[in-house]
Amino acid sequence: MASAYDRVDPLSRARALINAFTLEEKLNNTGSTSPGVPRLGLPAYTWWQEALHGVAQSPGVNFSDSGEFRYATSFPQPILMGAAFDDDLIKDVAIVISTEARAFSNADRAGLDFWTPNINPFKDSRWGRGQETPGEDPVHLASYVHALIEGLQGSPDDKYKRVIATCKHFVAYDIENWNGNFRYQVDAQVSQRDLVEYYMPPFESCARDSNVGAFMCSYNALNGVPTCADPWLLQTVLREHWNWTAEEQWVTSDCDAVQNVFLPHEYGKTREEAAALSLKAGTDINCGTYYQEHLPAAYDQGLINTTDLDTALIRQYSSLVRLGYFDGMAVPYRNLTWNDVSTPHAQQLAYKAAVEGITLLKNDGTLPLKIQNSTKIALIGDWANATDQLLGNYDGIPPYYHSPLYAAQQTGATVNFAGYPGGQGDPTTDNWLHIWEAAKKSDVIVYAGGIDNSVEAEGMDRVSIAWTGAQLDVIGQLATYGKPVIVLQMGGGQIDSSPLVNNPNISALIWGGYPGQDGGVALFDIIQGKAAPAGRLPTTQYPADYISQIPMTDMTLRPNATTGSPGRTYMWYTGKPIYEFGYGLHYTNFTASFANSSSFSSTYSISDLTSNCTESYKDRCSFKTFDIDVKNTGSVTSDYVTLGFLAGTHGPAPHPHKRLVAYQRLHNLTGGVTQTASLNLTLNSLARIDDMGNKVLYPGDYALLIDTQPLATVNFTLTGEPNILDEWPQPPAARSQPKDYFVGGYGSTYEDQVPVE
Ligand SMILES: O=[N+]([O-])c1ccc(O[C@@H]2O[C@@H](CO)[C@H](O)[C@H]2O)cc1
Repeated sequence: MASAYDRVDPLSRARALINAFTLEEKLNNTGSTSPGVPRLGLPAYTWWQEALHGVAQSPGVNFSDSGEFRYATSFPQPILMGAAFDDDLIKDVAIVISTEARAFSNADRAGLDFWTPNINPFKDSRWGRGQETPGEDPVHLASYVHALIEGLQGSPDDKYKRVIATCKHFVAYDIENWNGNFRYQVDAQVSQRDLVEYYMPPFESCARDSNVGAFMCSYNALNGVPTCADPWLLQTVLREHWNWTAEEQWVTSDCDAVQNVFLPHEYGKTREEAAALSLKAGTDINCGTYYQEHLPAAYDQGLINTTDLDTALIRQYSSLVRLGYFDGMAVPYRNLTWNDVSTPHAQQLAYKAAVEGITLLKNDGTLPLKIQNSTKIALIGDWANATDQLLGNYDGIPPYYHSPLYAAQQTGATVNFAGYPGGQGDPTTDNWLHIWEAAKKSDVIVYAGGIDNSVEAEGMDRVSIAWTGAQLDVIGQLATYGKPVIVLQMGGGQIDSSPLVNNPNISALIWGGYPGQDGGVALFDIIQGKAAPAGRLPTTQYPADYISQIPMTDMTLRPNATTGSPGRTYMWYTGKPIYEFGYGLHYTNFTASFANSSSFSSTYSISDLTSNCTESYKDRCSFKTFDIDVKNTGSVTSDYVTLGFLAGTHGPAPHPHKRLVAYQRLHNLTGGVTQTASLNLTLNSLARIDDMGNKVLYPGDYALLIDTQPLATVNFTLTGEPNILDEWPQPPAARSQPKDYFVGGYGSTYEDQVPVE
């Protein structure tokens, strides 16, 4: 444990630095590109680095064209790593990312803060950026992000942070462009209950429980107030309620989100006022140049003062002190070099992360497939020779792209390749003949398709969650040849695979997400049984017509007879999913039973549970650790993800079908062997959220279910009076500003919205 003396003193060092700035120098250093203060020897610093699944191309990261630092390890997209349900893996991945980031920084090729992770829950399959997130479940995201931040930043007690992570986009951001609703203009209408229950937990985990270094406010408004200009959100909730008060913790805006406070949100009568409102609300850095351009006039008009500037600047520069930016070789990470990038360990981990996430959805027994030198494989589809597609967005430059074609060729089999350039997965007219030809001369057919960044992307939500007709047509015909057909459903958002599920001539279906630099090898190792699949779907796979039943702008989760909403996520959806959240097949079978059931009680008293709790945040107190014996009853060695769901009638109706409360991935269970998973349930696991957003323990019936089709269940009851574990700070009653100083209303471009002079 570091003593107070050992720790750098970020506050006094940053304060001394900022005290030496002139007013102009302070105003100059408020954007994502800080010019520094040459007069003082303070160099320029770029705050904007990305590292979603590896050090990524972004304004502050500079890959070399040749020689050293021309690539970095590229892990799978978070949506696939989420499917691994393995927090230890996530921490290991994050350690590699922060190590490589430090090596880049030492070579003057990157800064030390990274604008990752994206942890807005992926609640609507159409969302173009859902691929950047670990999935739809808030408890899963909260747990995943805790592990990730530890790996990126190191322990909060460390003298120097490895790098700074940035939890984004705070909050309720999950639309790109749906029916003319642009991400820059959306005003998300969210009840306090839904906010605390669904949209906030990952951010609470970042701020309150993981000590993350930075936050990013989002483009959207929340209940009338743009998030970057919302003091309730950035001060009352983030800094006060979650005690995110270390001097070195700062908030950046999303890029040009402060400009969006003015237009299209129309919050603030002038550009200067919008900038001033944002700074005073607690947005310390503006991504872009809007602060640098408009804060000087805001200062002249008395809308901000030097204390406002100092607060933001001290936060920024304290964070650089905590990173050891000013401490030369005293910082241990300074020794990291190009030799620490893309090491054998990092490459192996990228492969492992892909294997762990890949999810088997259908298998008639064809898999695992015995591939021999004499085997002839037809490899078809626009993902068959995927390179860039493997990475998804926010990518860097990987050391290699191991496509499915590359991997198939490594097996020694004859590969009859009929791929074609990526797109929407539609085979073009020119491809038909060689598709049929490749298939006819092969023993087994592998089709690699689905979706990619041409239809799901930043700025682009999907307009369909069905497979394209052309792909279904190809696969349908391939299935008539009497040969095994294995379909790889690629991409981040789920697509309705029911035509493939229902076709008995389709042997197997595998979801592969965006599997990263070694994705093809991971897929083929699973196909041939060199690795066993144990990923679980991190999102619900809905039927294709789901999107006609609910607009993307509907932020509610519960089904609603008035609006016609069928409900969102596995917790509330009233229809029948094609594949449910948590679904995933194996090459073996498992049983599960509670190992410590003799320690269970059928009844627990709420007053006992709460009075024994000494944590400052009562929801953190442990309820009980449930040990689950998991036995591999088959013969194939396999991982197993132990998912614990809570169901039952406790708290306000309606009740969710069930909700994930804990999970643990067990590794390498050989046939006949039992391992024990430990699921630690806290009081937070038991709590429900009331209409005001309070976390409450309610009397009632509870059932802990192990796995989606439960392999084991335990029931218990809570008795006594409801108890508020965490009282939610209410937003001020009047949150909307008058908007009568604009004409033009919400247009599709900013230019047609004109302030009234
Ligand atoms: O102007 N640009 O080049 C530009 C690029 C990306 C961009 O998106 C935003 O920037 C990312 C910053 O981390 C946020 O996650 C995303 O919402 C916003 C603007």
